[in-house]
Amino acid sequence: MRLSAAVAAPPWSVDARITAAVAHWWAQHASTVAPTGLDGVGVAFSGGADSTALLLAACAVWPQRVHALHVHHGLQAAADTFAAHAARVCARLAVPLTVLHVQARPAPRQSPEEAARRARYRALAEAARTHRLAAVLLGHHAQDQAETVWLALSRGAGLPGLAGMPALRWHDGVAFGRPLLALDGAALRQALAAAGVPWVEDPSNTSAAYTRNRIRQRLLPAWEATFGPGAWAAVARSARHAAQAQTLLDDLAALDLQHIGEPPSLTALRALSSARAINALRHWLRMRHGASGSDAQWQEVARQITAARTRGHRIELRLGQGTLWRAGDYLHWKPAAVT
Ligand SMILES: Nc1ncnc2c1ncn2[C@@H]1O[C@H](COP(=O)(O)OP(=O)(O)OP(=O)(O)O)[C@@H](O)[C@H]1O
Repeated sequence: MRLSAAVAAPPWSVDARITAAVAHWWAQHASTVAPTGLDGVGVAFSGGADSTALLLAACAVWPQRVHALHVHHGLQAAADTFAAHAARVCARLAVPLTVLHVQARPAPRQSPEEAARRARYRALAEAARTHRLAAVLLGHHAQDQAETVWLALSRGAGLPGLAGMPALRWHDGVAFGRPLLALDGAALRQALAAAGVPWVEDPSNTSAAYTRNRIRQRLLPAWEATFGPGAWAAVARSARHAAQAQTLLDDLAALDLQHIGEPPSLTALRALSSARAINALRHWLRMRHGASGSDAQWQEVARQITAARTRGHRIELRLGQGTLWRAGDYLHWKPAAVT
């Protein structure tokens, strides 16, 4: 007797470590992501090795509930080939696939890759809402995390940057998860190759025009040559420590804001150390307005808070994508007018 496609055994076996990582992520985040239970879960499936491993593991953890989402960027000539590959894999797995067509136009001072990334998240979030998916999972692994930390170091980033990519983040009201962050990317590929699972290689992943690729091609091997094989794992661990410290700073900011009030009071801010006041204001700006400022701008804000002891001291500063200004004892922020 032939089995129908819907109940046939999966065509490829999945490495138990990958399935365990997905199940572990779910155990940690289920109560936040889907407190009333799960109808479906999305996998952002590029057709590359990492998201292929993720897709197989997700199908093992949530049989019949996985929905693959493929973003067709239209940027590369190969985009049609990637989408066709994604469709073939999903057909063999009997997983529904939605292909999202995205044409990202960079804003002024925005790189094409950043524009594509933002457009990708927007499209994935919209698809998750349409298909009632509790979360969208992404295939980033530990080397990707190490690259992110090195990129942050190259910009002189603070703790939020050094914390790398979070295992869970919300975009446009949709949960995005990264269950593979602690796994070795090379081991993911080996597991796929051993199981005979096909994937596509994105040629832009090897172009030296992108900083991230140069990190992967030059810094990562140099790091291993200096500190030993697998030493990048320590960088990913540091990111976890930084993320924990950042959580504490966010908790402190939330507590401080209860005293400082909203809009924030200058008198209450001055009662705190300068670092603690700026920590609270950063948190307020991010949570209330979705904005962030540069290091130099925050230093200026700190100076102005100290200087604003008299009622007549005017504050009107550029901060992030808007203006921070004073009215009486309070600080307000408004976004710059779009021209
Ligand atoms: N075109 C796409 N469609 C859907 N998801 C994508 C796409 N590109 C990237 N992603 C998601 O973002 C994650 C990280 O992106 P990145 O650019 O590092 O991946 P990639 O090298 O193209 O593919 P992979 O990570 O699967 O090997 C992917 O693992 C995947 O989950």
